[in-house]
Amino acid sequence: MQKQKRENGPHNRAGDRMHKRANGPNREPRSVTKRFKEQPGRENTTTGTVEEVLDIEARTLLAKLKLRLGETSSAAGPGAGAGYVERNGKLDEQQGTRTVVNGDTDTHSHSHLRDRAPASHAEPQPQPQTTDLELDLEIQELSSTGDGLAYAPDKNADRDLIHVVPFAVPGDKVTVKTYPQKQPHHRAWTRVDLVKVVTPSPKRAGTTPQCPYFGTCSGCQLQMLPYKDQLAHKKTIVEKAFRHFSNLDPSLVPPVDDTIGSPLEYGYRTKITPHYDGCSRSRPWKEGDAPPPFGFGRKMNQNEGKVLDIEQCPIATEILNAGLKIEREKVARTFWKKRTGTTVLLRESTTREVLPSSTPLEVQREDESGKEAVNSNGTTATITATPDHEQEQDLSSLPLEYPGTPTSTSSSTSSTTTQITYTYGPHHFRDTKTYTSDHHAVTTEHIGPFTFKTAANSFFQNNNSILPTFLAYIRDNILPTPTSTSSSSPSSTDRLPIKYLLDAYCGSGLFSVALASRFSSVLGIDIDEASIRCARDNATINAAVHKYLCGDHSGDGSGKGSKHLRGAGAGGGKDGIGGTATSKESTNLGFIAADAQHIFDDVPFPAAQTVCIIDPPRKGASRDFLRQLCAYGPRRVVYVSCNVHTQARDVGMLVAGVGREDGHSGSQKRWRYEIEKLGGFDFFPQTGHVEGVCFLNRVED
Ligand SMILES: C[S@@+](CC[C@H](N)C(=O)[O-])C[C@H]1O[C@@H](n2cnc3c(N)ncnc32)[C@H](O)[C@@H]1O
Repeated sequence: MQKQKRENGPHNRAGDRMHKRANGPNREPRSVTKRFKEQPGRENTTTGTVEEVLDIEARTLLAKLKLRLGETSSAAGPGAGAGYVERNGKLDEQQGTRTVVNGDTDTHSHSHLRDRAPASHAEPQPQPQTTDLELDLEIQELSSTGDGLAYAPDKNADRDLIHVVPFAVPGDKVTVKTYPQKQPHHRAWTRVDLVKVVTPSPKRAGTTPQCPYFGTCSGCQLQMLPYKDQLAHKKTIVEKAFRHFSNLDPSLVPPVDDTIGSPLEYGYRTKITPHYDGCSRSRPWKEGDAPPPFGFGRKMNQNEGKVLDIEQCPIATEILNAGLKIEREKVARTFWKKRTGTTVLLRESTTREVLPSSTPLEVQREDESGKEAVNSNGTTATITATPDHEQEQDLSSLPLEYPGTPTSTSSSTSSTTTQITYTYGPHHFRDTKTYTSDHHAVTTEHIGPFTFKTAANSFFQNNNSILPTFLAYIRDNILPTPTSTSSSSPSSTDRLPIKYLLDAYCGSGLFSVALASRFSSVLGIDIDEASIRCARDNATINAAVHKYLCGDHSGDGSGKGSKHLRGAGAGGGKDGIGGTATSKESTNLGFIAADAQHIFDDVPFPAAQTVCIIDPPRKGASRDFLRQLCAYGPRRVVYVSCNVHTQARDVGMLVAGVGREDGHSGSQKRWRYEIEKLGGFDFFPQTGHVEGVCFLNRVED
């Protein structure tokens, strides 16, 4: 974290340089308003769908290839290696390439495209799709959707087409198969199934996918890539999202920070939702029938929508995999009673106990209780330390950091329940993990000293291992530094200390609760009532932690909290900003169950002293929400998102000061925003997803 801060912030030197370059040292800033007014009808309507992302990336790649081929038209260009072959194994008259039905190509001609530059992609004409062909392609790029992109001419038309190849990376030479699909004919891309990797790319070297279903299951896209390359790829996803979907001049977007990785690359998912199909109308199931496949969607597009039977999911936590076995057995017993498809929820829940530090943790060989434990050295043992009940409750002194590998593990499983207990030596606490499949249950997660209750079927972040790093990062950057006062129109009110936090789309209060000790007052809003009930509970449950973080250590008298206080900047504040936190109970947190835009109906905080966190669902924030945000103008905005494409759209609107065109009274101020810092977190290793985090400061419009 510290390293990240030094390299990228908080002063965001690169961002400052960028603004200076764009605006010149003494010139007025380039007018964002004007730029947007000059482009009437360019309201950004992206919805961040996979189709939109593939559209723009396919067109961009075609344009790039055209340029490259134009330069080296007779050399072995990127199209070299691409060739059409027919499914029945006959020689393709155009290419002299032969392929047998099972995909084992025995000869490959690589000559076809060498002398051919791609046709113009500017106005692709509607063309019939050619299906059921096998092609040999070379992957050019990895798309933001986690698919390989390869190029080949459209057999039936004088144009070129990008082929979207799952489970392939740049440099792979692959055999793919086309298949019938519903798609607009003007598309610059088409999906194909991967038949086989003929020559693997060097990018795969040293990495073996850990899942036997990888290549068939739709859950993961990147298991074939080393983790550091996954992180590098995710940085490009953020870069491309802001290039293609923000409508912003590139000079207004700072260089994207490196993606921050997850401590756990596998075994991190704390929620999974396997599915099984219902019976057909004509043939209802009866007792004794074989159970249907139970698992996740198949990726291979020929089979899109079909369920792949999954026994283990290596990206899910150990307890969820134990639960999956139990749920699979339940499904096998009861599926025949169901008439419709069913999705089963499996969500992890943790009970944390602090072990008395005075009592050394004892481990013994397995005893009669049968609770088997495996020590880090692989021996079997049973944990016998008895927690002192008073200390057991005192979680507030635990540091906000990922506890790492447990020193011992024990588990017990019956046909109906399962639990795993992990003991962490350095901090002397233990976590007992269970899972629930009850949508109405309340589950518990611990992040350092914080405890969060969540309605099992409501939102909570799915990768607990990255949350300590993530929360520390948000905490360390939540307040602007003196130099992050915007480069243009600095307002005198922007030098007032920030005291208030608005948490829009707050869920069960992750940010509100974890950051409350930095603010005088916090107000969260979420449309899900169950989440808001949990947020209120979480405020109370964590009151002792806030007391501790705010410097009231009367409970232990040890002063141990100084570590947190230094990290959180609470009490003294950072660079004269903030510093308002005093010892307080949970009373500085309030929550509203309503649509996010209602937070602006009657905001109780002065905008100049308020930071607003936005963390909407994948579709992003509504235009109405963003318009009201610009009218209110909180001093700083932190935008967190699991869909960087809608995030880029929304940030673009904030930078443009959305809503100015709607008209407002002359005396009413309006605000737009400047991006200070932008980067990604890898909440979902092995998949194509990245969590975007963007910090913005207001500028008077
Ligand atoms: C990505 S989650 C973020 C939750 C929380 N910030 C966290 O990190 O745990 C998005 C949240 O937005 C909520 N939500 C969806 N649409 C909403 C709306 N129109 N107004 C308010 N909340 C909404 C969902 O209930 C969900 O809790």
